[in-house]
Amino acid sequence: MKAESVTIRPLQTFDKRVKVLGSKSYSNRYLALAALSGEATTIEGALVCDDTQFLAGALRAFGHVEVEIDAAAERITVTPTGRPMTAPAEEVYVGAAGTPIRFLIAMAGHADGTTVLTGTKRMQERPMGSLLDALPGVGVTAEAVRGNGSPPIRVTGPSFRGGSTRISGAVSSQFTSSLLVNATRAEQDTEIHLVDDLISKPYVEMTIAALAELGVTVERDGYTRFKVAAGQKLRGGTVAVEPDASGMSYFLAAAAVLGGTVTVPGIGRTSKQGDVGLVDALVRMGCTAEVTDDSITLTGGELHGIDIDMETMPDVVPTLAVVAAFARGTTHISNIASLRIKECDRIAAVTTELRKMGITVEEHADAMTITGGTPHGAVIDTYDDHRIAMCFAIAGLRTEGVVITDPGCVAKSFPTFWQTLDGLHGDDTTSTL
Ligand SMILES: O=C(O)C1=C[C@@H](OP(=O)(O)O)[C@@H](O)[C@H](O)C1
Ligand SMILES: C=C(OP(=O)(O)O)C(=O)O
Repeated sequence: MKAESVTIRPLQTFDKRVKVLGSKSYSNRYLALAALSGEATTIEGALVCDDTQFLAGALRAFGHVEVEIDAAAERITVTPTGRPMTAPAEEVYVGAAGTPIRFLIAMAGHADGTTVLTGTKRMQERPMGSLLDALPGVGVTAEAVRGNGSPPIRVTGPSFRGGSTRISGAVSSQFTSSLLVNATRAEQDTEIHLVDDLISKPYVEMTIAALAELGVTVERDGYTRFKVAAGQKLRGGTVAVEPDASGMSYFLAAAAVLGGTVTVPGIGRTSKQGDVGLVDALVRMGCTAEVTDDSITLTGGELHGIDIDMETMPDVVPTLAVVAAFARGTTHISNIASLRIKECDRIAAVTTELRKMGITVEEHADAMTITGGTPHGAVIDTYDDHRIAMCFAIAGLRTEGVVITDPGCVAKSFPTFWQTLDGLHGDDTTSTL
């Protein structure tokens, strides 16, 4: 039976190494690229979670690849079947997996026939319009079945020939990443012109890095034009995924609010994941950090509020907001309009739940102002949003009586989260799975 809630056990402090599962963003990218390359590919350190499993299921449904998942070994293997890439007869359901559906909409333009992609109720509200508007430029016919810019989305292929297109980057970077990823299989050069400012830029850098790792170069003018020249061949082989910086954020926050120390191995200075930027934010709030080439150590300190633009790291905003609730003074988080269109409206959710804990929060259209204090226990609603569950669990390490409802929702990106959190208790120095 699924647990309806968990009560978080408070903890005095801790000093541990914590193993964080692989990056969701890199796992999604390598899975998609492996399916597009048609080359046998092994992804080591892969994140096996709801989102990557939905993506794997969709890729299998196209018939041209087999995807094997070994969760214990954190390995995903993609092998060509020799069959053509064909539109699945049945609707493809991808749950709440936002990045995967955005990659798959353009990818369906490479499959023969008509593909319909859909997901949860929330997914049926998430915007796809900027991608649908850009796809005709590269040859693809795609439309929202209900004409509202959201899933279900119907795509007819094979139609992704490449060419030149214009796209908005203002709502999500995933649309631009999707075109870049899928341009690797186009017959013609693909040129992507941004008509406005791109948000969440580090994710596009991760896309370009993943393409480069598999042998495809992207030409570019900053963030205004990207070009994938045709005739470059994606290679297969073995790729390695580093730990997930968004998943790491909860354990950094735990050290911050408890005055403890956490070391996360396998990720460091050279990471392109924008969410590593949380380390600097926490240092500005009073923590100390040591970042090496392949590890991040953070120690909590006397916390105080800061002013911070978090446009480049939207997924760790809820984490920072929870830390801010324990800091002296006010924290102003700006430039975060995209949080309203994630798994839930995260500005509204964080505001509501922090207020339940007795914290003063001002909610703005694209910002939040949090005045730190002494939060008290509360039953936290999680809105089917893994990040709301995980960040409020951290509040419960410091505050007695925090109850997290629907704890199973963490499976979207971090299925072992509760075991890893439990590992912070106890005397051993390593919190593993
Ligand atoms: O490309 C990616 O892997 C992601 C991009 C970000 O979305 P936006 O570009 O919509 O901000 C992020 O929130 C999401 O969790 C993962
Ligand atoms: C926003 C997220 O994911 P996605 O957009 O891929 O659903 C997330 O994991 O926080």
